[in-house]
Amino acid sequence: MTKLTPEQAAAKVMVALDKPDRSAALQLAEQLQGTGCWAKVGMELFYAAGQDIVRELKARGFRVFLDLKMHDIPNTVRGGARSIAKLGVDMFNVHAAGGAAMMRAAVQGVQDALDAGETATKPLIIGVTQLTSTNLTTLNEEIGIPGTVEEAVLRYARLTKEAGLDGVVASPLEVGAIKAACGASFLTVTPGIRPKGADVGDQQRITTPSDAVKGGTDYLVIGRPITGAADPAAALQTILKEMSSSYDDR
Ligand SMILES: O=C(O)c1cc(=O)[nH]c(=O)n1[C@@H]1O[C@H](COP(=O)(O)O)[C@@H](O)[C@H]1O
Repeated sequence: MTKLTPEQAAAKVMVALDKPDRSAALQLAEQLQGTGCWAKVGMELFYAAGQDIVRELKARGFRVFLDLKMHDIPNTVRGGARSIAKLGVDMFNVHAAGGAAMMRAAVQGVQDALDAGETATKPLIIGVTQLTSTNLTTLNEEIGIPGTVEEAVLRYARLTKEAGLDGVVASPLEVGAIKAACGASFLTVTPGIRPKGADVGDQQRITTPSDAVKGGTDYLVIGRPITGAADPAAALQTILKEMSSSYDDR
Protein backbone atom coordinates (compact mmCIF):
# COMPACT_ATOMS: atom_id res chain seq x y z
CA MET A 1 0.00 0.00 0.00
CA THR A 2 1.46 3.29 -1.04
CA LYS A 3 0.34 6.73 -0.04
CA LEU A 4 -0.03 9.22 -2.88
CA THR A 5 2.09 12.35 -2.74
CA PRO A 6 0.20 15.57 -3.58
CA GLU A 7 2.02 15.58 -6.96
CA GLN A 8 0.94 12.02 -7.71
CA ALA A 9 -2.61 12.88 -6.70
CA ALA A 10 -2.66 15.93 -9.02
CA ALA A 11 -1.39 13.87 -11.97
CA LYS A 12 -4.46 11.63 -11.57
CA VAL A 13 -6.98 14.51 -11.67
CA MET A 14 -8.56 15.64 -14.94
CA VAL A 15 -10.48 18.86 -14.44
CA ALA A 16 -13.45 19.11 -16.82
CA LEU A 17 -13.30 22.65 -18.23
CA ASP A 18 -17.00 22.64 -19.08
CA LYS A 19 -17.21 26.37 -19.85
CA PRO A 20 -19.09 28.19 -22.62
CA ASP A 21 -16.18 30.10 -24.15
CA ARG A 22 -12.42 30.57 -24.42
CA SER A 23 -12.06 33.33 -21.86
CA ALA A 24 -14.05 31.54 -19.14
CA ALA A 25 -12.01 28.39 -19.74
CA LEU A 26 -8.66 30.19 -19.68
CA GLN A 27 -9.62 32.11 -16.55
CA LEU A 28 -10.28 28.78 -14.84
CA ALA A 29 -7.15 27.21 -16.30
CA GLU A 30 -5.09 30.07 -14.90
CA GLN A 31 -6.24 29.13 -11.40
CA LEU A 32 -5.24 25.50 -11.96
CA GLN A 33 -1.97 26.12 -13.77
CA GLY A 34 1.13 24.61 -12.19
CA THR A 35 -0.78 22.10 -10.06
CA GLY A 36 0.02 19.19 -12.38
CA CYS A 37 -3.61 18.30 -13.06
CA TRP A 38 -4.90 17.54 -16.55
CA ALA A 39 -7.38 19.71 -18.48
CA LYS A 40 -10.37 17.96 -20.04
CA VAL A 41 -11.90 19.75 -23.01
CA GLY A 42 -15.41 18.52 -23.75
CA MET A 43 -18.14 19.33 -26.22
CA GLU A 44 -19.32 22.57 -24.63
CA LEU A 45 -15.90 24.21 -24.79
CA PHE A 46 -14.59 22.63 -27.99
CA TYR A 47 -17.71 23.42 -30.04
CA ALA A 48 -17.53 27.03 -28.83
CA ALA A 49 -13.79 27.71 -28.86
CA GLY A 50 -12.43 25.23 -31.42
CA GLN A 51 -8.96 23.78 -31.82
CA ASP A 52 -7.16 26.87 -30.51
CA ILE A 53 -8.26 26.20 -26.95
CA VAL A 54 -6.42 22.87 -27.04
CA ARG A 55 -3.26 24.58 -28.29
CA GLU A 56 -3.56 27.30 -25.64
CA LEU A 57 -3.94 24.77 -22.84
CA LYS A 58 -1.00 22.75 -24.15
CA ALA A 59 1.08 25.96 -24.29
CA ARG A 60 0.25 26.53 -20.61
CA GLY A 61 1.67 23.12 -19.73
CA PHE A 62 -1.53 21.11 -19.33
CA ARG A 63 -1.91 17.56 -20.51
CA VAL A 64 -5.16 17.58 -22.46
CA PHE A 65 -7.92 14.97 -22.61
CA LEU A 66 -10.16 15.81 -25.58
CA ASP A 67 -13.54 14.37 -24.67
CA LEU A 68 -15.63 14.38 -27.86
CA LYS A 69 -16.96 10.81 -27.49
CA MET A 70 -16.94 9.90 -31.17
CA HIS A 71 -19.64 7.42 -32.20
CA ASP A 72 -20.00 7.03 -35.97
CA ILE A 73 -19.20 4.68 -38.84
CA PRO A 74 -15.59 3.42 -38.88
CA ASN A 75 -14.49 5.50 -41.88
CA THR A 76 -15.70 8.72 -40.26
CA VAL A 77 -14.12 7.88 -36.91
CA ARG A 78 -10.83 7.03 -38.63
CA GLY A 79 -10.75 10.50 -40.19
CA GLY A 80 -11.90 12.13 -36.96
CA ALA A 81 -9.18 10.39 -34.97
CA ARG A 82 -6.57 11.50 -37.50
CA SER A 83 -7.71 15.12 -37.15
CA ILE A 84 -7.68 14.88 -33.35
CA ALA A 85 -4.22 13.29 -33.35
CA LYS A 86 -2.88 16.23 -35.42
CA LEU A 87 -3.88 18.51 -32.55
CA GLY A 88 -1.37 16.86 -30.24
CA VAL A 89 -3.81 15.93 -27.46
CA ASP A 90 -2.68 13.42 -24.83
CA MET A 91 -5.93 11.45 -24.68
CA PHE A 92 -9.25 11.25 -26.52
CA ASN A 93 -12.29 9.00 -26.37
CA VAL A 94 -14.83 7.16 -28.50
CA HIS A 95 -18.03 5.34 -27.50
CA ALA A 96 -17.43 1.61 -27.09
CA ALA A 97 -21.06 1.15 -28.23
CA GLY A 98 -19.82 2.00 -31.73
CA GLY A 99 -18.36 -1.52 -31.87
CA ALA A 100 -14.96 -3.11 -32.40
CA ALA A 101 -14.53 -2.07 -36.04
CA MET A 102 -15.21 1.55 -35.12
CA MET A 103 -12.72 1.47 -32.25
CA ARG A 104 -10.05 -0.18 -34.43
CA ALA A 105 -10.67 2.61 -36.95
CA ALA A 106 -9.85 5.17 -34.25
CA VAL A 107 -6.52 3.40 -33.65
CA GLN A 108 -5.90 3.39 -37.40
CA GLY A 109 -6.69 7.11 -37.67
CA VAL A 110 -4.01 7.91 -35.09
CA GLN A 111 -1.58 5.68 -36.98
CA ASP A 112 -2.42 7.55 -40.21
CA ALA A 113 -1.44 10.84 -38.54
CA LEU A 114 1.79 9.36 -37.16
CA ASP A 115 2.71 7.78 -40.51
CA ALA A 116 2.08 11.05 -42.35
CA GLY A 117 4.26 12.96 -39.86
CA GLU A 118 1.29 15.09 -38.83
CA THR A 119 2.03 14.57 -35.14
CA ALA A 120 4.78 13.19 -32.95
CA THR A 121 2.43 12.54 -30.03
CA LYS A 122 0.57 9.25 -29.82
CA PRO A 123 -2.55 9.98 -27.76
CA LEU A 124 -4.13 7.43 -25.44
CA ILE A 125 -7.47 6.25 -26.84
CA ILE A 126 -10.20 5.47 -24.35
CA GLY A 127 -13.58 3.77 -24.84
CA VAL A 128 -16.63 5.16 -23.05
CA THR A 129 -18.58 2.25 -21.51
CA GLN A 130 -21.86 3.10 -19.81
CA LEU A 131 -22.25 6.81 -19.03
CA THR A 132 -22.03 7.59 -15.32
CA SER A 133 -25.30 9.52 -15.60
CA THR A 134 -27.16 6.26 -16.32
CA ASN A 135 -28.52 3.55 -14.02
CA LEU A 136 -30.12 0.11 -14.24
CA THR A 137 -33.47 1.54 -15.38
CA THR A 138 -31.81 3.49 -18.21
CA LEU A 139 -29.89 0.39 -19.27
CA ASN A 140 -32.70 -2.19 -19.12
CA GLU A 141 -35.83 -0.18 -19.83
CA GLU A 142 -34.67 2.71 -22.01
CA ILE A 143 -31.67 1.43 -23.98
CA GLY A 144 -32.91 -2.17 -23.84
CA ILE A 145 -29.69 -3.84 -22.71
CA PRO A 146 -30.43 -6.67 -20.25
CA GLY A 147 -28.32 -7.53 -17.19
CA THR A 148 -26.62 -5.34 -14.61
CA VAL A 149 -24.73 -2.12 -15.24
CA GLU A 150 -21.50 -3.83 -14.23
CA GLU A 151 -22.06 -6.60 -16.77
CA ALA A 152 -22.62 -4.04 -19.52
CA VAL A 153 -19.52 -2.08 -18.46
CA LEU A 154 -17.38 -5.24 -18.45
CA ARG A 155 -18.65 -6.28 -21.87
CA TYR A 156 -17.68 -2.87 -23.27
CA ALA A 157 -14.34 -2.95 -21.44
CA ARG A 158 -13.36 -6.36 -22.88
CA LEU A 159 -14.40 -5.23 -26.37
CA THR A 160 -12.40 -2.01 -25.98
CA LYS A 161 -9.32 -3.95 -24.95
CA GLU A 162 -9.69 -6.43 -27.83
CA ALA A 163 -9.93 -3.49 -30.25
CA GLY A 164 -6.54 -2.27 -29.07
CA LEU A 165 -7.51 0.82 -27.07
CA ASP A 166 -5.70 1.90 -23.91
CA GLY A 167 -8.56 1.90 -21.42
CA VAL A 168 -12.12 2.88 -20.62
CA VAL A 169 -14.26 5.58 -19.09
CA ALA A 170 -16.49 4.08 -16.40
CA SER A 171 -17.73 4.81 -12.91
CA PRO A 172 -15.20 4.50 -10.06
CA LEU A 173 -17.53 1.80 -8.67
CA GLU A 174 -16.57 -0.51 -11.54
CA VAL A 175 -12.79 -0.15 -11.47
CA GLY A 176 -12.05 -3.34 -9.49
CA ALA A 177 -14.10 -5.49 -11.87
CA ILE A 178 -12.54 -3.84 -14.95
CA LYS A 179 -8.99 -4.35 -13.67
CA ALA A 180 -9.79 -8.00 -12.80
CA ALA A 181 -11.20 -8.61 -16.29
CA CYS A 182 -8.78 -6.57 -18.41
CA GLY A 183 -5.58 -6.35 -16.35
CA ALA A 184 -4.03 -3.73 -14.09
CA SER A 185 -2.41 -1.78 -16.92
CA PHE A 186 -5.72 -1.27 -18.77
CA LEU A 187 -6.53 2.34 -17.87
CA THR A 188 -9.64 3.46 -16.01
CA VAL A 189 -10.78 7.06 -16.40
CA THR A 190 -13.55 7.75 -13.93
CA PRO A 191 -16.00 10.66 -13.76
CA GLY A 192 -18.81 10.52 -11.20
CA ILE A 193 -16.58 11.93 -8.47
CA ARG A 194 -18.34 13.75 -5.68
CA PRO A 195 -16.72 14.85 -2.40
CA LYS A 196 -18.92 14.22 0.63
CA GLY A 197 -21.83 16.68 0.69
CA ALA A 198 -21.30 17.91 -2.90
CA ASP A 199 -24.24 18.35 -5.23
CA VAL A 200 -24.70 15.10 -7.20
CA GLY A 201 -26.40 16.81 -10.17
CA ASP A 202 -27.09 14.44 -13.07
CA GLN A 203 -24.54 11.80 -12.04
CA GLN A 204 -25.84 8.39 -10.91
CA ARG A 205 -22.85 6.12 -10.22
CA ILE A 206 -20.60 8.12 -7.92
CA THR A 207 -17.95 7.87 -5.19
CA THR A 208 -15.84 10.30 -3.19
CA PRO A 209 -12.31 11.16 -4.34
CA SER A 210 -10.80 9.02 -1.56
CA ASP A 211 -12.94 5.99 -2.42
CA ALA A 212 -12.00 6.36 -6.09
CA VAL A 213 -8.32 6.32 -5.14
CA LYS A 214 -8.82 3.36 -2.79
CA GLY A 215 -10.56 1.52 -5.64
CA GLY A 216 -7.42 1.82 -7.76
CA THR A 217 -8.57 4.13 -10.54
CA ASP A 218 -5.96 5.70 -12.78
CA TYR A 219 -7.67 9.04 -13.44
CA LEU A 220 -10.44 10.99 -11.67
CA VAL A 221 -12.47 13.27 -13.96
CA ILE A 222 -13.87 16.11 -11.88
CA GLY A 223 -15.96 19.01 -13.12
CA ARG A 224 -18.54 20.90 -11.10
CA PRO A 225 -17.15 20.14 -7.62
CA ILE A 226 -14.11 22.20 -8.75
CA THR A 227 -15.37 24.44 -11.55
CA GLY A 228 -18.56 25.43 -9.72
CA ALA A 229 -16.76 26.32 -6.48
CA ALA A 230 -16.32 29.94 -5.45
CA ASP A 231 -12.57 29.23 -5.31
CA PRO A 232 -11.74 26.42 -7.79
CA ALA A 233 -8.04 26.32 -6.83
CA ALA A 234 -8.93 25.81 -3.18
CA ALA A 235 -11.52 23.16 -4.07
CA LEU A 236 -8.86 21.28 -6.06
CA GLN A 237 -6.41 21.48 -3.15
CA THR A 238 -9.01 20.08 -0.75
CA ILE A 239 -9.63 17.16 -3.11
CA LEU A 240 -5.89 16.53 -3.55
CA LYS A 241 -5.47 16.48 0.22
CA GLU A 242 -8.31 13.95 0.53
CA MET A 243 -6.75 11.82 -2.21
CA SER A 244 -3.25 11.85 -0.78
CA SER A 245 -4.46 10.86 2.67
CA SER A 246 -6.12 7.79 1.09
CA TYR A 247 -4.40 4.63 0.07
CA ASP A 248 -3.86 3.27 -3.39
CA ASP A 249 -4.73 -0.40 -2.95
CA ARG A 250 -3.11 -1.72 -6.10
O1 LIG B 1 -16.18 10.84 -21.00
C1 LIG B 1 -16.37 11.55 -20.00
O2 LIG B 1 -15.52 12.34 -19.62
C2 LIG B 1 -17.60 11.33 -19.21
C3 LIG B 1 -18.17 10.05 -19.30
C4 LIG B 1 -19.17 9.67 -18.41
O3 LIG B 1 -19.64 8.52 -18.41
N1 LIG B 1 -19.61 10.58 -17.49
C5 LIG B 1 -19.12 11.85 -17.42
O4 LIG B 1 -19.55 12.62 -16.54
N2 LIG B 1 -18.15 12.27 -18.32
C6 LIG B 1 -17.67 13.67 -18.30
O5 LIG B 1 -17.06 13.93 -17.04
C7 LIG B 1 -17.36 15.24 -16.57
C8 LIG B 1 -18.02 15.13 -15.22
O6 LIG B 1 -18.30 16.40 -14.74
P1 LIG B 1 -18.98 16.66 -13.34
O7 LIG B 1 -20.20 15.81 -13.23
O8 LIG B 1 -19.29 18.13 -13.39
O9 LIG B 1 -17.95 16.31 -12.29
C9 LIG B 1 -18.23 15.88 -17.64
O10 LIG B 1 -17.40 16.72 -18.44
C10 LIG B 1 -18.76 14.73 -18.47
O11 LIG B 1 -18.92 15.08 -19.82
